[in-house]
Amino acid sequence: MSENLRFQVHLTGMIDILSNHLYNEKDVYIRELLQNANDAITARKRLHQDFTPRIYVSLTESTESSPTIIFEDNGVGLTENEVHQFLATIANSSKGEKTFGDSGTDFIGRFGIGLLSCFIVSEEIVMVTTSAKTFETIEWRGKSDGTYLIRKLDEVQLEPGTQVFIRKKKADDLPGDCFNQKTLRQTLKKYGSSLEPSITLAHLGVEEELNHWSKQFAEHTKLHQMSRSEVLKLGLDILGMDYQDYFLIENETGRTFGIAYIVPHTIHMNAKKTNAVFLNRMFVTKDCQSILPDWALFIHCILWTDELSPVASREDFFKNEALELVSESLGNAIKKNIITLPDVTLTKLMHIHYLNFKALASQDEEFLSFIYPYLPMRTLDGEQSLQTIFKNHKVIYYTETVDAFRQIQDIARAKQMMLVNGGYTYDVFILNKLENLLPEQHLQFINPLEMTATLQKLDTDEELTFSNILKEMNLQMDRYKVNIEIRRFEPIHLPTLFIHSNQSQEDRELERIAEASNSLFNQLLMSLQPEEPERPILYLNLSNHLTQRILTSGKTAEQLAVIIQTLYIQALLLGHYPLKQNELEMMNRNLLYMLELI
Ligand SMILES: Nc1ncnc2c1ncn2[C@@H]1O[C@H](COP(=O)(O)OP(=O)(O)OP(=O)(O)O)[C@@H](O)[C@H]1O
Repeated sequence: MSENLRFQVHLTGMIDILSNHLYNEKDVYIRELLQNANDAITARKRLHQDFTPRIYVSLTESTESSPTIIFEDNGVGLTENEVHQFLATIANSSKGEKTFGDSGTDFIGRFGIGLLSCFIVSEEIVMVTTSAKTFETIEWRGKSDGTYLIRKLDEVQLEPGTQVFIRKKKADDLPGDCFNQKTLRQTLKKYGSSLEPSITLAHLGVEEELNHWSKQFAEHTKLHQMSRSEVLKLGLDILGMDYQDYFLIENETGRTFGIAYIVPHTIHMNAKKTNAVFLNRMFVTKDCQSILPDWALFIHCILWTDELSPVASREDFFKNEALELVSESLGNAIKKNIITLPDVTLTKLMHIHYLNFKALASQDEEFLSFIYPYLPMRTLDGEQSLQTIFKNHKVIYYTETVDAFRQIQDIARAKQMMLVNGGYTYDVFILNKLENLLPEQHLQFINPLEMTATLQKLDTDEELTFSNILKEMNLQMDRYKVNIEIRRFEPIHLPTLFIHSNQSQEDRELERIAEASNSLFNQLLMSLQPEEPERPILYLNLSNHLTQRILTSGKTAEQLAVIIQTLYIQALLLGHYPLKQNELEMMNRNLLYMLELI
């Protein structure tokens, strides 16, 4: 025979889950109490009752008993039935829908578990509540062991509303202890700064209204009327940073809006985001990671929304489609605002956040086509904005890597070319995109090998004259896997030009790593190398005085080897290439040789 039995809830276990596993913030019970008070006021407003909403929090301390926090609101209150139904039944809420978003509800509570968080700091929750519907007053005492007492207070006639008493647990180190004026004040300000009802804190006979000024920002129209200094002050209060510039943003629905502050210092690309978000005017988090696109690291924002779904702890938001849409739409709003910033602000911004802007520009053509004039690039003449570069040069060449730039910078300068170093983060992507986007600007990618095509070849007589010596030098350098060639080029003070492709640079690196590895790994690495790897070329400049002397002074083969090897080592060092083992040995050998001559 089967019997229908009821689940039992083990309240102590529930409290453990709440305090140790659900909430990260240990002061969450203050948020839950604020939220309940606020929701009760919202519910009373729905009854169309005429009253001035207020939340009154007092902290009492005495030598005889533990400190107590009393949360008082003039909201809808609860009838006796509702007390049984909603207070004494876990996970039952009077606030309807369990999901945020389309329902457009203005309640903050949802799950019917928030009040339990008070048990993290208090053995007992006492609630005295007067219903706005029946005007009956009920006292409810819930204990952390899962029992509760309820009694009707017939003798008192109170205004509608609720008082919740929590008394500090006896514990040496209570997590999230707000039973002192300073922390309680801070916590109330943190969670309640945007809530509509006035929040007053009373302690030792002194009353202070905490949200009078800050709550104005949460109203769309008022936010637009706030002065610059006030908006900057809010940034300092909530995000803790002294910002200089900001703009107001909102998404397409207008249900998420707020302030986008421009971070006044450089931001690391992996930095954690700082975005404070309020849901239905209640503070949710200061570090919302997904509400703005990744590129928007240079923005810290304060946002108010009523269209996102919080996770159960209400310390973050569900990463769902709604959040993605909001993030994308806010991203567009940020871009639009940047575009309309005054030139001075934009230049200042670029100075600090050029990397973030480049990140965005490399992904987003629309943004790029607006922002490119302000982007700084490294050129032969130092750092310049693309605007200046385009203004002063008809044709602009750019390299793919820093290494390629280094290889050809001297000859490019001699030819008075405008050469941009595309080797820094995002630059080559941006320049590539601009090449297509702005055909009239004649942006051209150039690699070092192409550049060598412009070096002047020797005439037939010269070729004949130097063919033997060239052969000898190539023979000497064969084991270092580099070819020697003779050309004429500007600048004439340059004796050599060392050019190699990306492939030959990679092969070189592979060999160096193999040298430093154990023999098994070494073999493996070397097997990755092509059989006949592409060779770099060391060009000797026949227009250079030193090179001319070397080539015409009738040196012996041995002397010639020392000279050409030394020039090669010099080229490697000038190009910042680490030396391979055999090159290092060769350099030392040649130094000794020279020492002995002195
Ligand atoms: N100050 C109050 N005034 C009136 N009713 C209250 C008050 N505080 C709590 N309640 C009632 O107690 C119920 C349970 O509150 P609790 O905070 O546990 O959950 P909730 O606010 O409904 O949802 P959530 O868990 O999402 O916060 C509420 O649904 C509400 O009916």
